[in-house]
Amino acid sequence: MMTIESARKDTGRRSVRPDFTRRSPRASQSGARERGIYTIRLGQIRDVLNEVLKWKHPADAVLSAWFRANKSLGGRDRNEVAESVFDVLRHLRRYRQYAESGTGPALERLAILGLASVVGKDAIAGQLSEEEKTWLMRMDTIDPTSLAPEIRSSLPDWLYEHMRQLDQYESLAAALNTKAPLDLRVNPFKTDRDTVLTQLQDSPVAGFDPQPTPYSPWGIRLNGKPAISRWALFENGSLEVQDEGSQLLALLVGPKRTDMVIDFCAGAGGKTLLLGALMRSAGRLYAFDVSAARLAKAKPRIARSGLSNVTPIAISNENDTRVKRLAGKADKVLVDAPCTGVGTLRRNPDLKWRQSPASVQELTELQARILKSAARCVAPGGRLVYSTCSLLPQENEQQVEAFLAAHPEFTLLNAQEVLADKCPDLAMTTPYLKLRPDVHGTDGFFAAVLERSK
Ligand SMILES: C[S@@+](CC[C@H](N)C(=O)[O-])C[C@H]1O[C@@H](n2cnc3c(N)ncnc32)[C@H](O)[C@@H]1O
Repeated sequence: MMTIESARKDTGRRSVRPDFTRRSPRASQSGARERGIYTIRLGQIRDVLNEVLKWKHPADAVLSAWFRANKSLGGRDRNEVAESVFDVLRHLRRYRQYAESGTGPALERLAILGLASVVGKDAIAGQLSEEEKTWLMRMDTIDPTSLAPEIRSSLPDWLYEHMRQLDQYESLAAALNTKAPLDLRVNPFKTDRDTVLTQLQDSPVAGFDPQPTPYSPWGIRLNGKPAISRWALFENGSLEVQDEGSQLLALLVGPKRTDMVIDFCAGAGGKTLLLGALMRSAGRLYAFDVSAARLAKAKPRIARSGLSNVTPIAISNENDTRVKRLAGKADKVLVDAPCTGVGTLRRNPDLKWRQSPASVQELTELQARILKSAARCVAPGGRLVYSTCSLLPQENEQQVEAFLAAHPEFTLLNAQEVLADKCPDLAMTTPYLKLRPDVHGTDGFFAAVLERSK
């Protein structure tokens, strides 16, 4: 489902909105039961998939447009459509192979597999044709371990080639193909986690089993996805949606009240908000981004959070004169770089189909340029944090190693030591922070902490 987080890994490219001029049939309207609620649901899923699989727009943007065009649909309708579409995107390569073995339109078979995984095959069987039912039951008997690994994990060949080189690739790939929980972050400028947890446990949200996240001191994990945008705690800026891994990045930056800090790729402000709160709304925090539209989305969030120390600035590119004016002045700089986002496949499964070797190349070049420019802003003795939500070494370690080779004035700090006070249980085997869904329960994240010599 849509979350504020879902725009995070966007690479900066934008396209016009998808357009649904024809409204889809409603499953909740009277008479739907007789016509078969899942027959109608399959039509809705096909409608959305038909648009998503053109790969012109991110899946969450297509779903949002479809929801707008079908405003009268209830929560259950929306949830089943969205979950089914995301399930198909997660398992697309495997499902396409299954679809080949049936007759009729492949899109119909993809929709059947997606809906069956969300509501159960037995629930929809009665509303399928005999041929479809037999096919679905046959597909259900296939042992996924009998499939080639790239089909089983539903990865495009180029991405499989990268991923299979990573440690414990199988468990990583399996975790990336599951649904992510909903992580919330308490705003430490307004409240604290225990207070919010007590409030949540005494409310209807208790049904979603709110629990403290294991590593971040501000994280709360929900089992399920309630619509939180109308909650008082969200409206008054006490809570935000943010993956636990993202929360830890602010700890690596470690801003102080008196610091001048730059969030170089601030986007819609996810990390800016926590940095500003850790500075107790004091000091100066510049939020740069090349996308004015994304920075505009940060503004109401900054207002809700009660921060008055943030200055959003839309820059034309990483070498903008406003960047150059800050040369050598910042105590802390965060580069949350545009990346492939393959660490966030649990939330954005379409990314694996929308990225390509060419986009990896384009992004790594952009990351290197941004890192070089952002580094110029760091004051002697200051800190530079480079992060991505990617798992690919080209965007991560290799990027940092190339930077360090060209910038001997920076040294690499040990991320685990930087986090030791707040996250004593987080063990890393390298100087980097590397988070994975199968090991840490977070999205895939990478971060390096660099310090400029005095
Ligand atoms: C991973 S997202 C940042 C997400 C954000 N930090 C958050 O926590 O919500 C990367 C951002 O980099 C921005 N970007 C792309 N090229 C850039 C550049 N040359 N200079 C600065 N920002 C850039 C994109 O517009 C995008 O918002």
